[in-house]
Amino acid sequence: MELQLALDLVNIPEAIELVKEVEEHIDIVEIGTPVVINEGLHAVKAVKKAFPNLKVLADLKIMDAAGYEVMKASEAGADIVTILGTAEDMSIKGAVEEAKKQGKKILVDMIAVKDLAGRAKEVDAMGVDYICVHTGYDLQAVGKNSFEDLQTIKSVVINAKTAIAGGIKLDTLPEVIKVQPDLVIVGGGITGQADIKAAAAKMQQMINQG
Ligand SMILES: O=C([C@H](O)CO)[C@H](O)[C@H](O)COP(=O)(O)O
Repeated sequence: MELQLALDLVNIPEAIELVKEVEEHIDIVEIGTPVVINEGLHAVKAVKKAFPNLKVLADLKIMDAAGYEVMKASEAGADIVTILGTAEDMSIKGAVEEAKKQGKKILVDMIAVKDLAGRAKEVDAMGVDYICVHTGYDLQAVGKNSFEDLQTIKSVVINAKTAIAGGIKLDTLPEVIKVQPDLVIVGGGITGQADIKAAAAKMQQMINQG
């Protein structure tokens, strides 16, 4: 199981400062969608340059023009790029094809997918690298989470790695670990804590104990 730190509400210098604090406790650093909107792919480039040993995920949540956007994110240094599960099959296949060409990985974000099991089987067959259940900020605000959804994809996904994101905190991490996803994505559960380093270290320890 790997731990990904999601950075959503920071600028580039703040992102670099944050990662410096927790570098040894995470496997992947995510440049979140709001950061890409504010800073562009420069944020991916800057973080990859500052932390060449960490994998960087560009959370582009691609919906169209997938091959082109995967190419641009790859050129900026992203190791993993996200596309939405609700995108057209042709877009997802285009993303996979370009990622393979660039030696990169594709994570499919299943946010807002209605037939989760059915779509997970379909995208799994398209050769994506990760399938991620995700409760976004707007549904977190009304008390939703993705713990059951994780069990759903774990029961149907054969080839891809499974991942979970959305509001995971120290107290809910054990519930996630029980289902054994390959990747746990945490934003506010680390960045919103008074002691960021301690939160990341504790999460890493819990994940390693599995
Ligand atoms: O993808 C995300 C969200 O849509 C905003 O871009 C977050 O990175 C993801 O939800 C993880 O962050 P937390 O929910 O704060 O753990």
